[in-house]
Amino acid sequence: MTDSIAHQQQLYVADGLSDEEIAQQADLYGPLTDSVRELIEIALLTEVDDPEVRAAMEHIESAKQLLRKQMIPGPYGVRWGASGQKRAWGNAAAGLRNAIAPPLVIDCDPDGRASTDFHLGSAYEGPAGLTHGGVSALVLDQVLGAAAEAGGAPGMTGTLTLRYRRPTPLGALHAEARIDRLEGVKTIVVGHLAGPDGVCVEAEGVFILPRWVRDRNSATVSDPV
Ligand SMILES: CCCCCCCCCCCC(=O)SCCNC(=O)CCNC(=O)[C@H](O)C(C)(C)COP(=O)(O)OP(=O)(O)OC[C@H]1O[C@@H](n2cnc3c(N)ncnc32)[C@H](O)[C@@H]1OP(=O)(O)O
Repeated sequence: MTDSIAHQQQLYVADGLSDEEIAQQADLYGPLTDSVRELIEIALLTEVDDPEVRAAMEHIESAKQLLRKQMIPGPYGVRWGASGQKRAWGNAAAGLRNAIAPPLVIDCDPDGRASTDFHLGSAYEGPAGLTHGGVSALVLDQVLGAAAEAGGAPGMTGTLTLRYRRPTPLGALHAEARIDRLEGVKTIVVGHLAGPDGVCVEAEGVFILPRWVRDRNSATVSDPV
């Protein structure tokens, strides 16, 4: 096993937290994340003058010092509580603790479908007034991956193919995906991102459960103990 696979495995953690403890953490850290996300937008658009900018920076420095007192030593990873509730709170697209995430709140259906209505503000701009193409890819990667997982055929993105059909505005957007077919260990998912005028980006993704997970799963199934 390579060091990088061993490192990945260590970041999938069953930490045994109760649903109540998870809810308490969500209530505490969720609003912090929302506040930081709002700060990103304000920092981008503010036009106040030198004294206000310097005063704001001092406040931000104080907040950083407070929050730094106790920290997770690395990436958040993916965690499961005692009831099996999954927390991918560091996820760049949907993580409850990640201020960079829009965040996406994705509705999943066990028949292999996923959809989300979300809002992209000024921080996601690419062309003037429009969504950055890489951000569209981020959203679609996550929603297509969620559809694969919801349908019981999860995986890492092997290939993601996008067709940008019309410019994607900022603001209120919708994305959806469904499993198209299974080909051995590959799950092929199709989907799109749409704005008020219709579909902006079409996507097809090939999701593959990594070999180390497949090996572990088959070892577990064949192990009589
Ligand atoms: C843990 C759950 C998470 C669940 C996560 C749920 C949330 C998902 C949303 C976020 C998704 C991401 O951002 S994921 C991050 C971005 N993606 C990555 O970093 C992936 C990096 N690449 C890899 O780790 C690897 O290359 C894999 C896992 C993609 C494939 O490696 P492997 O598992 O060793 O594959 P291997 O046995 O050689 O091949 C199996 C079959 O797949 C085909 N194949 C191999 N690579 C590719 C490829 N890139 N694109 C297409 N097809 C491919 C082979 O031809 C073969 O087909 P055949 O002969 O069987 O026909």
